[in-house]
Amino acid sequence: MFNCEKNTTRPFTVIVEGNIGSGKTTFLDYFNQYENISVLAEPLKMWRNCNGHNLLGLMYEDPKKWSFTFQSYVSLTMVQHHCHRSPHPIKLMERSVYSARYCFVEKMKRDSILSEPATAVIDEHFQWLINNPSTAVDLVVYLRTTPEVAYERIIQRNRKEEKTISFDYLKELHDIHEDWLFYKNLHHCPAPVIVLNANLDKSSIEEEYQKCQSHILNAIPISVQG
Ligand SMILES: Nc1ncnc2c1ncn2[C@@H]1O[C@H](COP(=O)(O)OP(=O)(O)O)[C@@H](O)[C@H]1O
Ligand SMILES: Nc1nc2c(ncn2[C@H]2C[C@H](O)[C@@H](COP(=O)(O)O)O2)c(=O)[nH]1
Repeated sequence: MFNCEKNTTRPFTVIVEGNIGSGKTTFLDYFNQYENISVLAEPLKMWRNCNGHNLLGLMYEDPKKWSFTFQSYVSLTMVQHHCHRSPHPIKLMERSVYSARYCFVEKMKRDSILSEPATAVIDEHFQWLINNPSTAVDLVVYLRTTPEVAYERIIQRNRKEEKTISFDYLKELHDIHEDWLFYKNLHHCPAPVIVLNANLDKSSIEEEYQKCQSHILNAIPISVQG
């Protein structure tokens, strides 16, 4: 049985989910101030430089050709975060193996970007992963925005790879996040969900972050069955 947990306890694990540009990295930066929390931001640097290849850029340039390659690497890097042996009692992760499959692969399937054999491989891999204790999570924080707000922030952030992201793409990704984490009528939720209004601008968003602060800061490590 694959299990990267060696200790009798594991950190209380929180995954931070939300559309592209919803403010996940900014949310994690806010909680980075607390010493008892391990914060694992999305491994964007790895996605932009896998042995010299910018897989994120390739995926956006030619989704049909590179989505499976990119998704395979996203999965590896996310499992590494799920397995990260945190020295702290609480672990905050930006995204997870769950949103990779339930949101992005879901979108690729709807757009017929992935072939059926590729989808079959991704699904078998994903089912194997979520049946292992290493991918257990204890809380989901959903940063809920409108697609318009997320789109505006992506434009402001101005990442070179993301210049091809259309509003329609973002709108459908928004709807998928909503069905998964708000209406809960799409895929399994791996843990209880706290929804935050991430439309708020930076002058008032910290007050919104504080709505989940006690759930996170007062959490205790989870005992792991031997
Ligand atoms: N509450 C907010 N109000 C205004 N701009 C924000 C807010 N949160 C994040 N941003 C900005 O929006 C962009 C996307 O934020 P980021 O945290 O990178 O989102 P994500 O990690 O979800 O893609 C960044 O330029 C960031 O500075
Ligand atoms: N095709 C996929 N793209 C993904 C996945 N996870 C993240 N991403 C993209 C979306 C953004 O362009 C970038 C960083 O995400 P942010 O939401 O932090 O801006 O990476 C995925 O699983 N598949």
